[in-house]
Amino acid sequence: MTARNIDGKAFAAGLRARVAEGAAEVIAKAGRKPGLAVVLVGEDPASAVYVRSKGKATIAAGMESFEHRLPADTSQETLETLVDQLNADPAVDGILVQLPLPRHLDESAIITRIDPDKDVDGFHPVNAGRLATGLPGFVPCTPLGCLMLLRDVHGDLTGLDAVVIGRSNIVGKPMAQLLIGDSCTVTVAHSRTLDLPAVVKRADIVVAAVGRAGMVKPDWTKPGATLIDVGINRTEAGLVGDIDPACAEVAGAMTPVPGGVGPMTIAVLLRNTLVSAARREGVTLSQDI
Ligand SMILES: NC(=O)C1=CN([C@@H]2O[C@H](COP(=O)(O)OP(=O)(O)OC[C@H]3O[C@@H](n4cnc5c(N)ncnc54)[C@H](OP(=O)(O)O)[C@@H]3O)[C@@H](O)[C@H]2O)C=CC1
Ligand SMILES: Nc1nc(=O)c2c([nH]1)NC[C@@H]1CN(c3ccc(C(=O)N[C@@H](CCC(=O)O)C(=O)O)cc3)C=[N+]21
Repeated sequence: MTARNIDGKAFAAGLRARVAEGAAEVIAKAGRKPGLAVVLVGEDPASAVYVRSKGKATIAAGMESFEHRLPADTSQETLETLVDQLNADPAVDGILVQLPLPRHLDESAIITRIDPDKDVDGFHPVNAGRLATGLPGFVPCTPLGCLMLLRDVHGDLTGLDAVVIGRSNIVGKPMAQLLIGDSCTVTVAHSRTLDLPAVVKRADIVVAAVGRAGMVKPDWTKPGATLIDVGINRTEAGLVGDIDPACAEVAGAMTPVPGGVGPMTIAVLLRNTLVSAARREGVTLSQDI
């Protein structure tokens, strides 16, 4: 059996097209474009590439992109002042501070400083709490993108056995919350999990968010399972995920890397920015996205 390829890139293109339609509605009713501010501290090349592609996608969706590039030795105070300015700027609907920040900066203090209602990354503790308690708020882009792909594959996720590998605040934990919300039976595995292969083997749905190239093996995979690969690992063989491509022999459906979850992350970021702009301007969008 060869797994169906879950084409995140194509799904993301459709989502971006719907975001562009929504952005046009905001422009028509509020007289301004939705705006996304992206803050990059330092020169990490991977982050710079990501920020550039985000800026391009923002503009292509008919939204305003505000890019702030700060030197690697920027002080905590300077960065906090910039966040305060973006919080107060009526043209800014979404604020994203690219992570990781240089080591001398207090990441948690910066994230907490962002207005939760402009926190389109969904990283603020208020938004984590809203997600955990079922209140409306911003959901982190990567897990929400994964959920959209899973709903597209399965329709209803009720009762499915889901294993999330990784327990970070930005991927693993919010992914688990979303799957609970869709009535999966959820297990969260991490570096201290005993017998990970046996845990994974039970799962109808596996979301791998670890950062270890090809870690999930074919003999860990339940026949017909859906595998979602969040991992981004730069190796000599190029960009690879956390799931061994040979799992396609056993799985029912699987996301590729690249072209799977990564493009969804950016499309959902634009979606969250549009939702923020519509809320802030009191515009009701004609379609749910
Ligand atoms: N495609 C996209 O859009 C995005 C991709 N990513 C990628 O996803 C991956 C994960 O990102 P992120 O959550 O930020 O990473 P973190 O490093 O914050 O978390 C990694 C998690 O993996 C767990 N882990 C580490 N080693 C093992 C192991 N041997 N067995 C089981 N679990 C293990 C860790 O466990 P413990 O907690 O015990 O240490 C931790 O919970 C990375 O490759 C990252 O680049 C991230 C964001 C967006
Ligand atoms: N505040 C913040 N928010 C984030 O959402 C955030 C962040 N910081 N820091 C870094 C991680 C990582 N991340 C990715 C987004 C898109 C791709 C992506 O588009 N990947 C393409 C490949 C791109 C390539 O070739 O390098 C793909 O998988 O097809 C990857 C990774 C968002 N992150």
